Amino acid sequence: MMDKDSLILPKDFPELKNDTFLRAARGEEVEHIPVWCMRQAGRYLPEFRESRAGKDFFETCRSPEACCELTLQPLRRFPFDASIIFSDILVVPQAMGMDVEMTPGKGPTFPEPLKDPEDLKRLKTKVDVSSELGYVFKAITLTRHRIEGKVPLIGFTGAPWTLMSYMIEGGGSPTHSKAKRWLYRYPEASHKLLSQLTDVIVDYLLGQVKAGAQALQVFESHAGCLGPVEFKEFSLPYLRDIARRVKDKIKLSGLDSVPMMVFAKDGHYGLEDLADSGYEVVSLDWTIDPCSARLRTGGKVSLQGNMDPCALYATKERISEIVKKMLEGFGMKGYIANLGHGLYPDMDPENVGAFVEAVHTHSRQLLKSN
Ligand SMILES: Cc1c2[nH]c(c1CCC(=O)O)Cc1[nH]c(c(CCC(=O)O)c1C)Cc1[nH]c(c(CCC(=O)O)c1C)Cc1[nH]c(c(C)c1CCC(=O)O)C2
Repeated sequence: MMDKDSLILPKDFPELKNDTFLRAARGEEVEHIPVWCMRQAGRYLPEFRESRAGKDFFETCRSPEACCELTLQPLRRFPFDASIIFSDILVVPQAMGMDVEMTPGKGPTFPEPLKDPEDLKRLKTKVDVSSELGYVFKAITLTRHRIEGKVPLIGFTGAPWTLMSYMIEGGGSPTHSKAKRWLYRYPEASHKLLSQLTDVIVDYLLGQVKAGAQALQVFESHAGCLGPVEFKEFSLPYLRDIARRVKDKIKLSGLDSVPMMVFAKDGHYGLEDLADSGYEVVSLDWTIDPCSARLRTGGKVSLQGNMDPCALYATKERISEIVKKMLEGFGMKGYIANLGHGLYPDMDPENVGAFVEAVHTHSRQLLKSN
């Protein structure tokens, strides 16, 4: 019998029963197209709102029990083929010494954002991820046990540029002009900050794999405000470095390799480069056509995405049609169905169910007729 203590050790995990997502990530044969949703643990679920009610967001993130419960909630409702650990990308700036609050109705807020390169002194130079972010590792380990091998568990991080922009903007921003000011005005300090973030991220992702994460996604959510030139200088090299160093360290530690996925939202100008950056899967937002994404990535990677989340406001019949077209566009090899960004709080859980079912049903039919 499992006692409470054995649930926190990253070993003797239950055997994986559904590896469809992992096979698709590696470009292998599948019986149906796997599907999950970004923000599948989120406010569109009444049980999520109830669990989160009255609790501080980052307090919740620091509770392995709460993270585990929130991660499992969507799996009780829908036959998703993967789960993603409940946490947030902003735990990394916190680990580096910055305060971050989640203001209801406003989103993440940094009371003291970085203003100029002098402020880099405020950041910890060495971050011990097991003491600063050990709570995420515990949440992953606990969830791997409690998920009972139903589906794989994805770990994640924000990418260096996206985290840098939050640390300078102090929150969301329509233009990211304060953070971009650094790129143009202080390129050296920008690279210094991006390298510092990269070092923490590499250790953080390795720690997640050691704790039991079976795949990793790197969120470059703010790729869209960069152009191709800035992307090549301030985002891509760090994304590449992360993939290479994490893979090297996984190998050196004797761990099994895990597929790595990169999501550069609105970064379609960089698609060819992303397909060549050391990740197994490139995740796409909805502004790119599935066929052209395939052509431009030339079979080098698996693709993931990319239904407009707002299509979930359509009727179930319409959702089914949209899904069918999307599956035909991407094809049945090396493809993971997802939305092009996270679910919104006002979305109807029933339509999320319709999306998942449409992916499974249409893909089984398409695979049969192939
Ligand atoms: C940019 C970013 C953040 N966080 C994240 C990103 C990258 C993905 C993306 O581009 O959306 C990543 C993230 N955040 C969360 C997850 C959990 C796993 C999942 O996807 O189900 C993941 C993968 C939980 C969360 N993170 C957050 C919520 C909602 C707030 C809550 O539960 O109280 C959830 C479920 C809060 C958050 N955290 C952040 C924002 C912009 C917000 C939204 C603020 C708001 O809408 O009020 C920063």
